[in-house]
Amino acid sequence: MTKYHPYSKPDQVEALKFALLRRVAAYCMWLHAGLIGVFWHLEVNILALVNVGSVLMWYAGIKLIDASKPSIALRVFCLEVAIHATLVCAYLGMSLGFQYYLWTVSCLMLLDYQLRLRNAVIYSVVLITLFAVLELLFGDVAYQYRYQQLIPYVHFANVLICGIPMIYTISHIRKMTVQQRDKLEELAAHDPLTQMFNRRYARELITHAKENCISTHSPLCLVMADIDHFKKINDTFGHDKGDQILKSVAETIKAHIHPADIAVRWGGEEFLIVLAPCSSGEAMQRMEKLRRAVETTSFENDILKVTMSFGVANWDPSQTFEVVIQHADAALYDSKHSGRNRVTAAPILRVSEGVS
Ligand SMILES: Nc1nc2c(ncn2[C@@H]2O[C@H](COP(=O)(O)OP(=O)(O)OP(=O)(O)O)[C@@H](O)[C@H]2O)c(=O)[nH]1
Repeated sequence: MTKYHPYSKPDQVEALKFALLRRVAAYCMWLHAGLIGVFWHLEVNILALVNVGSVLMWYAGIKLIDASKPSIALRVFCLEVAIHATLVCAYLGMSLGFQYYLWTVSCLMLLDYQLRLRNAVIYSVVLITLFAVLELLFGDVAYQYRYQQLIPYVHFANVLICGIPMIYTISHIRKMTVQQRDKLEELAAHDPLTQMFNRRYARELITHAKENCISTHSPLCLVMADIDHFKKINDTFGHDKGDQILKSVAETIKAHIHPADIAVRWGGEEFLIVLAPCSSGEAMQRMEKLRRAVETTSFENDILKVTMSFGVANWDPSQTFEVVIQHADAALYDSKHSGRNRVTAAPILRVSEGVS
């Protein structure tokens, strides 16, 4: 069951998870190989034989992971743990703590995203139920072999060996999940070309900026800015150069705004800038400075000159966002029709004429 295109790369968290699983499986295989000798020495030959089977199952699981079948491998490991825990508890009792491995694999089952959640939960519940059943069935079985004095230490070691892989795996998955969440948030909020906020995400920020300015009785201004004759730039220098210019202009805008301001790629070569808090007079001055910075940026060894037109509107708290955008758009339209490369204020404000 894949949500992705067949050619898409495997999910990063999945890849990491199965690399970890392979490493843990290799440790387990060697651990069981060691247990063959231990049980042989204790003269519990049946368990020595069981461990030969365990080694084969862990080896088969590793091969399944290598063959890109990690989900089946995980099920083989769970089966091995269930059989091993049951037989060890039946022959040696519960005091050694081999039953705790059921907890570890029941948690790992939940991390197999290729299993439907319902099935993963069922497998996990079965494993935990087996743990409870072992307690009921073999709670009274006493360990009767050599080295009885070592029982508390074996128990102690088993608790650690069961717990540490859980902590290790879950902490890694958590780290990867947080990284992926941050990346997704970044992608959802930004325009990929300019890394400015995109239109959808900016609406939320702008609403908060307006609320903040209302509560602090601060002025708020909204600016529509558009690159002049951008079609001609694309037609003359190519679309890739056009993209580079868009990026460069976006960087210039970002360098001219304050941390609380909001810069948005509003459309193709159109930008929205919310200056909050900012009076209309200050907004005019700051946009004039930005206009000059864009105009003086050098492109293609000065063969290419890029300019921008601006429309500045003061946002009266009684106005909706749509209304103030219309005012800024109308001012931008005036800038374009007065010769471009200038900053124009929406009605009530004065016009700052730039050098055309
Ligand atoms: N390179 C590039 N071009 C884009 C992008 N988005 C929109 N455009 C182009 O931007 C141009 C906008 O052209 P117009 O709306 O006619 O505006 P203009 O040529 O800038 O003219 P004025 O705004 O009147 O000065 C179109 O040719 C679009 O194809 C983009 O992401 N990259």
